Amino acid sequence: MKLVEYPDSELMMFDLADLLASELSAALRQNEGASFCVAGGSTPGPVFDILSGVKLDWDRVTIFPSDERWVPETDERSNARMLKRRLLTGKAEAARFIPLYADTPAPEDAVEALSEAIEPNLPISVLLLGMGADMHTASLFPKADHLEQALSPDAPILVPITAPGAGEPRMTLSARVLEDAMNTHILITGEEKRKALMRAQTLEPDEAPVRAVLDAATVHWAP
Ligand SMILES: O=C(O)C(O)[C@@H](O)[C@H](O)[C@H](O)COP(=O)(O)O
Repeated sequence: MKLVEYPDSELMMFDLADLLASELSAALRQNEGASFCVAGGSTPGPVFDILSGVKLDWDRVTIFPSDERWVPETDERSNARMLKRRLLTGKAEAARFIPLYADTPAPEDAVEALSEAIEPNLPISVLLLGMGADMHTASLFPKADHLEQALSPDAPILVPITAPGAGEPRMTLSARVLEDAMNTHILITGEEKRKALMRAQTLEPDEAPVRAVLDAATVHWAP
């Protein structure tokens, strides 16, 4: 794991947006298209605001969330809603978006169709994850019902997740799909998450799921 500490959050958001844009550009120089997989939640919003104004061949970029809460896009907790408002706007409006949600009663009903849409876009070119103070990343939550399956080396692309602390049921990319990404970044702020990150390094993924992606990741932290 590489840890980059910034003196303040605003500087971090600008530097990280710049870095992600250059990694996407490099991926686009080498390939016809690039995939950009991004966390939901609240922390990365400012990075998305900056990135959406960056000049890039966005029409060759496919964006999808690392995980989704099982709510329609009209719901304020929908990651797709946030991403469409803050990332897929401005210059980045030209990017293609693949949802991890379908209008079915439960995530289990949509695994197959959603996985088919994601598969041609793997491995992920650039991955931006977040982390919770409980050491979850994407929707790989400690004590989740299908965590063992989601962490296994032969896991499917997507795994439905129900977990204490997760709110509604969710859909998450499995750990092996996240681990295979070509460039991995984790964005966190505040002392509580910094402590959780340090602790996660001493634990196994079943207790600290973020551990599954830490080795290959650059973690960006600001107070
Ligand atoms: O949809 C989600 O909830 C996520 O993708 C999740 O893994 C998130 O990145 C962390 O929970 C951190 O969330 P915050 O940035 O809101 O603290």
